[in-house]
Amino acid sequence: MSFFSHQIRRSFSSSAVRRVVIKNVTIIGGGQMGAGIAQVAASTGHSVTLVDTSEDILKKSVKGIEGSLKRVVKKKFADKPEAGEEFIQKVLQNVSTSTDPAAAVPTSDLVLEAIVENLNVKQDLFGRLDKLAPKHSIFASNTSSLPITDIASSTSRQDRFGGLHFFNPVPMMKLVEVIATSATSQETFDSLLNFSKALGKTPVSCKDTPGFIVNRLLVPYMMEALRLHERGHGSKEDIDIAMKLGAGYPMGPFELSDYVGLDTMKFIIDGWSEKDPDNPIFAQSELLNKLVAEGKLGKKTGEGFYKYK
Ligand SMILES: CCCCCCCCCCCCC[C@H](O)CC(=O)SCCNC(=O)CCNC(=O)[C@H](O)C(C)(C)COP(=O)(O)OP(=O)(O)OC[C@H]1O[C@@H](n2cnc3c(N)ncnc32)[C@H](O)[C@@H]1OP(=O)(O)O
Ligand SMILES: NC(=O)c1ccc[n+]([C@@H]2O[C@H](COP(=O)([O-])OP(=O)(O)OC[C@H]3O[C@@H](n4cnc5c(N)ncnc54)[C@H](O)[C@@H]3O)[C@@H](O)[C@H]2O)c1
Repeated sequence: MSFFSHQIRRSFSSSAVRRVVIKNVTIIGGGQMGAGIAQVAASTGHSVTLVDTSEDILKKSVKGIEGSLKRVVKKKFADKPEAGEEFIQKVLQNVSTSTDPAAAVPTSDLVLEAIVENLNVKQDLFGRLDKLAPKHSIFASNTSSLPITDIASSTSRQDRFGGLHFFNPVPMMKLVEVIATSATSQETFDSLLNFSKALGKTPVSCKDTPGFIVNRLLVPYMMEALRLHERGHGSKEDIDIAMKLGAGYPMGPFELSDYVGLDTMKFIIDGWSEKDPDNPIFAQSELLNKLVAEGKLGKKTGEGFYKYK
C-alpha cells in the first residue's frame, strides 16, 4: 500500500488520561505560524510561552504580534481606540518568551510545535520535551505534511499526541484541522477540538493521512500551476490573475507560495516525492529549487516568485 493510499485504523486507546482544559500553552517556533497561533491563543485568554532559538527572533515575533494586533483592533475597536490599546497590552501580557523549552514546558497543558518542516528535527524536539513535560500535558504539531504518527513516535505519550494544523495568516484564517492518529485518545482529541473552538476557530476532524484535507487538495493544484508555468503555458502573473478572478481565490498560486514561504514549500514537496517517487506531481521543480538555493524564500526574505522591496 503506498503512502498516498494508506488506510488509517481509527481506534481510541484506552488511556486513563482525563480531558484536559487547556490554559497554559507552550508554542515552540516563533515564525509566521507560531507567532500567529500565540497571538490568537493570548487574545482568547490563554497564558502563552513562545519559544525560539534566539532572543532576536523572539523580539521580532513579539513585534509581529503587536503589528497584527493593531490591524485587528483597528477593526474591532474602530470607535474606541483607547479600549483597543488596552486590549493590545492585555494580550501582550499573556505572552512570555523563552529560548529554553525545558524551562517552559513543566507548567504546560499543551506543547504545540511550529518549527521547521523536518521530521528529524521535530522528533528530536518532542523526544527531549517528553521527559520534561507533566504527564497530563498534550503534545501537538502544526506540520503541513508530515505524518503525526511519525512525529509522535519519538515520545512515550502517543495517546496524548495529535495534530493541530492552522492556516496562514492565523489571525484571519478560521480553520483548524484536528488530527488524530490511531493512538490518540478520545480525551486528547476532544481537548484539542475544544481548544480550537476556544480560539474562535472552526475545527474539522482529520485522519493522519498525507496532507490531511486541505493540503491533500491544495498541493496538487499548486504543483500543477508551477508545471503549467514551467512549460511556458502561462506567466506567473496571468496564472495568479486567472485563479483570483476565475476561481475566486483570494491569492493566486504564486502569490500564495511567496506568502507561505518557498523553503516550507520545498520541504513539503521533497518529503512527498521521497515517499512517492513515481508520482509526477511531486517531481522536482528546477524553478523552485533555484529560488530556494538563492535564498529567495518569498515575502519573508523580500523576494520569491515576486519582489517585495
Ligand atoms: C506555484 C508554486 C507551487 C509550489 C508547490 C508547493 C506545494 C505546497 C503547498 C502547500 C502549502 C501549505 C501551507 C500550509 O500547510 C497550509 C496553509 O496555510 S495554506 C495558506 C492558506 N491561506 C490562504 O489561502 C490565504 C489566502 N489569502 C487571503 O485570505 C487574503 O489574501 C489575506 C491574507 C487575508 C489578506 O487579505 P487581502 O484582502 O488580500 O489584504 P489586506 O491586507 O487588505 O487584508 C484584508 C484584511 O485582513 C487583515 N489582515 C490581513 N493579514 C492580517 C494579519 N496577519 N493579522 C491581522 N489582520 C490581518 C487586514 O488588516 C485587512 O483588514 P481590513 O482592512 O479589511 O479591516
Ligand atoms: N507557512 C505556512 O503557511 C504554514 C501553514 C501551516 C503550517 N505550517 C507549518 O508550520 C511550521 C512552521 O512554519 P512557519 O512558516 O512558521 O516557519 P518559519 O520559518 O516562519 O518559522 C519557524 C521558526 O521555528 C524556529 N525553530 C526552528 N527550529 C527550532 C527549534 N528546534 N526550537 C525552537 N525553534 C525552532 C525558527 O527559528 C523559526 O523562527 C512548519 O511545520 C510548517 O510546515 C506552515
